Amino acid sequence: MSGIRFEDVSHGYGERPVLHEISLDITEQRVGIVGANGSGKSTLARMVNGLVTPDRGRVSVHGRDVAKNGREVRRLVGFVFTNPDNQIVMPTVAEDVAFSLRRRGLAKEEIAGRVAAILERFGLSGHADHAAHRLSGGQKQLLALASVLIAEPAVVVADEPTTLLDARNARLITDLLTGLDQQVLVVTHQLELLAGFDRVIVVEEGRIVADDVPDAAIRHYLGLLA
Ligand SMILES: Nc1ncnc2c1ncn2[C@@H]1O[C@H](COP(=O)(O)OP(=O)(O)OP(=O)(O)O)[C@@H](O)[C@H]1O
Repeated sequence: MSGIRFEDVSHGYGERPVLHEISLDITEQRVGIVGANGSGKSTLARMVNGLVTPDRGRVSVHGRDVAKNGREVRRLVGFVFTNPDNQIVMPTVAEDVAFSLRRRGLAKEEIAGRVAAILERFGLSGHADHAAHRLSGGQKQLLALASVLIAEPAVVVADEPTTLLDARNARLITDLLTGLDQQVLVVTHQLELLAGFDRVIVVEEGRIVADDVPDAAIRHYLGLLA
């Protein structure tokens, strides 16, 4: 079974309910989630790889229950955080990209080949031995995405991946995300990012209030903000 499924999912933090009985079947390749600040988008996205476990209901990826098969699901789902500093774990760019492969016990030569290829694809070859934390914000965001993609996840979830970026780097990340072979789920406030997407889900106060092709869903969302 492919795709991401939410079955009657509710969640709150402390006494405060944040998501209410969400049911979704996400099988399209490129799906956006939009909504006002605090509407519950990040909470929803974080459930896909088990960063948040729902109080009620069930989330599954490719038929695997996220709460029960966490390790397996984290292999299937790569998560790109808003702030790449939260994601950089190794001192140099090449080491950071190689990290997930080392943990999987791949041979050194195999890792080196894959790292070189992905750094080339992301325009980071010249930075391979540079300190990861010294990269610019845009380069860090590229590094974060490269470090996720090198593990070849089936699904990429990105939570506001362009928020910290200038227009040029935002375009670069947008083009990269739009061109991926993987299923992509993106939470964003940058609505132009969603132009080539297949489906956009609008969240309002913890409920799905629109779920449609981008034009129609975004029109609905803008209507809510007006
Ligand atoms: N770890 C947490 N502990 C307590 N409350 C939280 C936590 N994470 C989120 N919240 C609250 O839950 C609500 C939904 O937050 P969430 O981050 O899912 O919204 P969002 O739609 O992604 O918002 P934004 O667009 O501002 O990023 C907010 O009111 C937020 O303050």
